Formats: sequence, structure tokens, C-alpha cells
Amino acid sequence: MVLIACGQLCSTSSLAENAQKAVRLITRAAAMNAKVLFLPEASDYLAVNAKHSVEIVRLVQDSPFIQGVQKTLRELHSQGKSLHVSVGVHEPCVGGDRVKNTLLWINDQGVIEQRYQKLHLFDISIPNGPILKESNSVERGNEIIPPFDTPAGKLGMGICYDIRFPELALRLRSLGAQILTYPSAFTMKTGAAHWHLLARARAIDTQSYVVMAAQAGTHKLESEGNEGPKTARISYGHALIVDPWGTVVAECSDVDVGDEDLCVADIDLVKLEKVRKDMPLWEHRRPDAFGYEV
Ligand SMILES: O=C(O)CNC(=O)[C@H](CS)NC(=O)CCC(=O)C(=O)O
Repeated sequence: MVLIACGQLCSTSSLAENAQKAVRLITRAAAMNAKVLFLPEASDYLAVNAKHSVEIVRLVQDSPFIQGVQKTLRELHSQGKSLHVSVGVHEPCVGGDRVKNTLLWINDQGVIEQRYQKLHLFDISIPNGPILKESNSVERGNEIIPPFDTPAGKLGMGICYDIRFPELALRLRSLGAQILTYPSAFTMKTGAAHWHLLARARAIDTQSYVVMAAQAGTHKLESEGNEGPKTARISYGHALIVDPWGTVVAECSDVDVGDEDLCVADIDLVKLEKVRKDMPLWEHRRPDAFGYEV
């Protein structure tokens, strides 16, 4: 059994400030002897609008946020503490007119080992609900990253809105995933309606652990001299971990209690194998009827 931690925080537009939030959660996770910490989508910053995002985005080697995370992991490592981090960030695109919404896997020595670029973009307009057009500022990815070994098990990566596309989860499971992660910044309205249900559904579909790190609370978004439209953002929070049977085994406090929080759970691959053996979904699938393998 391996202990993992799943975090929630409330990013601002300051990469340096957000680095401090991440470092506090990293320090807490390490003190609890967790081996992996999952941090939310866009942990490095939330921007006021597309123009602002393109202005403040940095290459990983120039990002005070990523530098802060890497430095802390290296320091912990030199003290004999091994912690790996999955963290959602932004990266510049070639051409410079948009950014990438990426998920990084940073190992216990601060080295970026994996990178996934969000496939599905959140272009949504719900009456009395969120209006967000992610594709204004973000270039979508085109690749599924094969699940890779971590101290907790084989990890498959998605980001936020990707959780609504079960075909990604099914493919990741077929490619060997035991844990799926969807770092998120869910809206209040869609979170209240769907967050727990989506996380549990993907866990049940794939008989895998699902780890949902989350942005939480009211974001302080500022840009200097930016005339563009401002969007007030509040994120749903409720970072959580679901087991392969669909049970929520850990959940962060409600945002009323504070937006920075951590929850932990043991990853039990013996339990995972039992769930898969008792109900062998992957042997019962019907590619003959559907005409394709998931
Ligand atoms: O913009 C950034 O920098 C960070 N990215 C986000 O906040 C993204 C795109 S706007 N949010 C979501 O995908 C929410 C999905 C959601 O709420 C749902 O599926 O219901």
C-alpha cells in the first residue's frame, strides 16, 4: 500500500504566490509520508483573460512556480524524503498567441518526466451558469499519454473537462492504467451537479483509482494595464480520491473551511485486482458488436 495525497488550492494570477501555496502542500504531504502529491489544473496561475494568460505564461525553466516546486522536491530528496508531484500548469505555444494547458509529472528529484496536453477544451455557455471559452487562450493537445509507472501504480492522465469523455478513461485503462487523475478547476454550477458523479463513474467504468485535485474558492485575478474583460472565477473544490469500487475514500474540506487543503488515501493494488477479478469487465466487452476496441 502506498499513501498518496490530493490537494486543493486557490490560484491567483501570481506565479510566485501560487508557488508558495504549492510548496506548503508539498511540505504537508511529505510530512505525512505521502509518496505522490496531486495538485490541480492551472496551479501556476489563473488569468483574467486570454491576452493576460499569454502575457504571464512562462517556459518551465523560467517559471517561478515550477522552479519553486522543483527546488522543494530536491530539498526534500536531500533530506531523505521522496515525493513525486503531478501538477497542472500552462506552457507557451510556438507562435506565442496561445498557451498549452498541461499536466506535468515531476519526480522526487525535481525532474519533469511526463507531460500531457489537455485534449478537450471547455467551450461552454450555460444560461445563468458558466460562460467560458477555453479555446480563446488554449491550444488543444492531440495525444493520449500512455500510463506510466509511479510509486503508487500505473498512472493515466487527463485534465478537468477531459473527465466528461469516458473514451479517454477507457483507453487509459486498456493501456494499463491503475490510477487516473484529472486535476481540475470545475465551476460551481457544474461541480455541484456532476463532480462526485463523474469521478465515481470513471472509477467504476475503469475499475481504477480516480484522483481529483481541485482549484477551490474565489480567485483573486489581477492584471496590470489589461483592458480586456474580467471574469470573476469561483472554483468548486472538493478535491477527492475514489477507489476502484467507486467509493470516495478521501475528500478535502469544504471551501468555507479554507481553500488550501489536502486529503490522503492508501492506494491498494490488491483491492484493485480483486475488483477487476470479481467483475471482469474487460473480458466482457463486445468489440465484435461495436466494431472497435476501447
Ligand atoms: O483557464 C485556465 O487557466 C484553467 N482551466 C480551466 O479552468 C478549465 C478551462 S476554462 N476549466 C474547466 O475545464 C472546467 C470544466 C468544468 O467545470 C466542467 O466540466 O463542468
